[in-house]
Amino acid sequence: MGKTRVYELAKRLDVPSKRIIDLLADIGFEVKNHMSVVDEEAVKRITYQLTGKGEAPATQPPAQAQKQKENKPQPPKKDGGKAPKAAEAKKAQGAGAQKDQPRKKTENKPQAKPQAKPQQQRGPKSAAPGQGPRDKKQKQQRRGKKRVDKRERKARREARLLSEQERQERTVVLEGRITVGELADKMGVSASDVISKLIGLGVMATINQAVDTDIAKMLAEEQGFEVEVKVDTLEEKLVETEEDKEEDLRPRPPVVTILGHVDHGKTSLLDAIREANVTSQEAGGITQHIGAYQAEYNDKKIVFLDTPGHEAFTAMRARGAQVTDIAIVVVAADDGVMPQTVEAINHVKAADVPIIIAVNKIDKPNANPDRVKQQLAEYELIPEDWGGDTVFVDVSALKHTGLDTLMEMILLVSEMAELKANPDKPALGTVVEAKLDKGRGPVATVLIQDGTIEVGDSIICGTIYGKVRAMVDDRGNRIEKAGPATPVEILGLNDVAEAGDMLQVVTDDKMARQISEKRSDKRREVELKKSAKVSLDDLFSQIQEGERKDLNIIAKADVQGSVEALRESLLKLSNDEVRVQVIHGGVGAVTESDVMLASASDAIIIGFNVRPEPSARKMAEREDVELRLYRVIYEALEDVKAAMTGMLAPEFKEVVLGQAEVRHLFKVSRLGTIAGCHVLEGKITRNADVRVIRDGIVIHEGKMDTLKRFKDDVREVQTGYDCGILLEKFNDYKEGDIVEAYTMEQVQPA
Ligand SMILES: Nc1nc2c(ncn2[C@@H]2O[C@H](COP(=O)(O)OP(=O)(O)OP(=O)(O)O)[C@@H](O)[C@H]2O)c(=O)[nH]1
Repeated sequence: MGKTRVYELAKRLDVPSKRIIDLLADIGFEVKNHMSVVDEEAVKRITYQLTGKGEAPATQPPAQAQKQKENKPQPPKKDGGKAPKAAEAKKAQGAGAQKDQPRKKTENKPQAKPQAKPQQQRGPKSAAPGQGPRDKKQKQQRRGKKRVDKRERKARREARLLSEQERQERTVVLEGRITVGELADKMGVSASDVISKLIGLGVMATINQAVDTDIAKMLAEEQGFEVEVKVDTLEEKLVETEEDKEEDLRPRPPVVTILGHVDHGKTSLLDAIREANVTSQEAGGITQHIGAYQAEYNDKKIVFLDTPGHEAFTAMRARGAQVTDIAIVVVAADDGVMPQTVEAINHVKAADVPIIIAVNKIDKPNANPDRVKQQLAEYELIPEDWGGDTVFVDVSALKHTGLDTLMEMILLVSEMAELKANPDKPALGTVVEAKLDKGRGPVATVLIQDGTIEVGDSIICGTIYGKVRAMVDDRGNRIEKAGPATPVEILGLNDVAEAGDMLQVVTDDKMARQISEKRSDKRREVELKKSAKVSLDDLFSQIQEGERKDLNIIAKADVQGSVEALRESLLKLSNDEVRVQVIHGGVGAVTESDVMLASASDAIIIGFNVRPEPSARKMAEREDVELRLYRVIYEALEDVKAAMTGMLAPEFKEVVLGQAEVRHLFKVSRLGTIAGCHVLEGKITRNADVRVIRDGIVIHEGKMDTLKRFKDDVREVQTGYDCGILLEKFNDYKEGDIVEAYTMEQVQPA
C-alpha cells in the first residue's frame, strides 16, 4: 500500500480534510495540511473510527479517547462500552480534570471500542467475567464471534476494493500536452497548489499553460502519485524501429548546397552546372526551378539545392532538417575571403558537413587563387597540395571552366561519405520549397532522402497531410514514383508546407489525418511553453544535471583583434565539465544570420562593442536566443565564468527606449556639437542612458546633457519628431549616426 494524503482520505471517507487533520492530531499524528502524507496505521485507525469498517487497528494510543465522543456513532457491540478503560486512558493522558465530568451516554457507546484491543474484545476472553449464566454467555460469545467474522470478511473485501480504487486514484496518466489546470484536476488539488509547486521546481506557468511531460511527471511523483506516461503510439509507428539491412541499402547521389559571399558567383555556378549537365543532355528539355535539380556526370547523379547561401542552409537546420551532404563554398579569386565567406564556413562546420572550395572567376585578370588558399588556411581549410585535406577546385562559372573537375570532386567526396539509402520502403523526405499555385493548389518540392514515394501514397508533412495526386520532376515531367535523392514537386497536400518540414509516407489517409491533428496540438503546446534554449542564467543547472557538455558561443566585435581576443579567452574557460566553443566569430553588428546560427546550434551570442540589427534583435527574442552585449571583454569573460560555476549575478536587461538618426550637426562654441536628430523608433528621453552607433558599432556610451525641441528643453521626444541632442563629453558625431536611448532593468529570476 502506497502513501495516502489527508485530502485523499477525507475524500474517501466523505468528511472535510480539516476533520481528518483534527482526528489525526487526537491520535497523536501531527500533520501540516491536507497534502500531508498519512501513515498506513493512521489511515486504518481513522477509517475504522469514522466508519467502523476495515481492519481494526492493533493498538490504540490513549490520546484517542479524548475525542471519542465527537466521532460518528458506530454499530453497537456487545462488549463495546469499556468505559472504565477509556477513563483510565484519559487519566493516563493526564486529562485529570475530566474525571469530574459526568460520564456521557455516548462514552459508553461503541466508539470506545477501538480503545480496547479489538482482538481481545472479540475473543471469548474479552467477555468480562460475571455477566450472567455460563450458557447465555457462550451463546452471546458465539453470536458475537459470527458477527465479528462477517464484519471482518466484509471489511477485508471493502479494503481490497478500496485499495484498487485508491491505486487508480493515485495514478496520474500523462498523455501529451497537459496544462497546469488539467494536472491539478488529475491530482485533485487546486491549480494554485500546482503553480506554487512548479515555482519550487523553477518553472513559471499560469493555469492555462502547458507544462513539459517530464516536469508534470516529477511534480506528480513528488506528490505521491504513480505516473503513467502514455507514448504517442501513432508517432511511434512512424519512427522506424528496424535498421535497414545492409543488403537493402543502395548508394545514393549526394545533395549539394552552394554557399559563399555575395556576388562571388553562387547563382552563376549553379546555372553553369545546370546548363552543362542537365539541359544539354536532354535535347529541348525544359528545366524548371523547383528548388533543387539533379545533374548527371559520368552516369552518376548529383542533386543541387537551388537556394544558395548560408541563411537558407541554416534556416533549414534550425528547423531540424539536415539535407546537405556536401557544401561548396564559392570564393571569388579576385576578391578573396570576405566576411560572408567566413560565415558560410562556420555555418557549414557547425553542421558538420564536408566542404569543397570552389575558387571562382579564375578567368579574371586579377584572379589570385593562391591568395584564397592562403587566406583559408587560417580557417583550417588547407588544400591537399599543401598537405591538408580540403578539396579546392579552380572554376569559372562564366567560361564554364573547371566544372568537370568540380563534379568529379563532388563524386569523390560523396564516395568517401558512403551515402546510402533503402529504396524499398515508404519514403521519407524534406520540404525544400513550398508555395500555393493558383491552378494546382498547394505544391511542395520535396527532396526524397530515403525510400520511394508513389502517386496515391498517403503522406504527412509537418502538421499537414494529404494524398499524392501527382508528381513532377525538375524537368517538368510527370512521374509516378521517386526514389532516394530525387527532388520532386508533390501535389495533393491539404495546405502549404514549410521548408524544412519532414515528409513521410504513412499507411493510410486516416493515420495521416490523425498524426496531423496530434502534431497540431503538440505544436500549440510547444508554442505555449518556452523552449529550453541555452542561457547563461540556467547554464549551471544544466551542467549540474548533466544536460550540457558544450557551451557554444558566437562572438561578434567591433574589430578583428577583439574577436580573436574574445575567442582565445573564452576557449580557455573550458573545464572538465563544459567545453566552451566559439562556433563563429566576426566583425560588425549582430545579424539575423548570427541569430539563426545560434538558434540552429544552441549557442549564445556575445557582442563586444557592437549592436544587433533591429531585425536580429527581434529574431533573437522570437527564437529565444540569448544575446549579451558588453563594452569590456573582461566583463563578458567574467559572466561566462560565473555562469559556469553558478555564481552569475542577477542579470540586468537593457531596455531600448528608442533610436534617433543624426541628420544635421550644429557646432556651438560654448557647448560643443548639438546633433539635430530625427526619432526613428520609440522615444528619446532626457534621463536615459545613451549610446552612439555608427555602422552597427558602438562609438560612445554616456549620458545626455540636453534634449531640445526647437528652443525648449523637453523630457522626451517621440517617433517621427525632430530634436536636438547634446551629450556629455561627446562631440564627434557624423551624419547618419544613430543615437540610442536605453535604461537598465533587473531581470526577475524565473
Ligand atoms: N568574370 C567572371 N564573372 C563571374 C563569374 N561568376 C560570376 N560572375 C559574375 O559575378 C557577378 C555575381 O554573380 P552571381 O552568380 O550573381 O553571384 P552570387 O554569389 O549568386 O550573388 P548573390 O546571389 O547576390 O549573393 C555576376 O555579374 C556574374 O556575371 C566568373 O566565373 N567569372
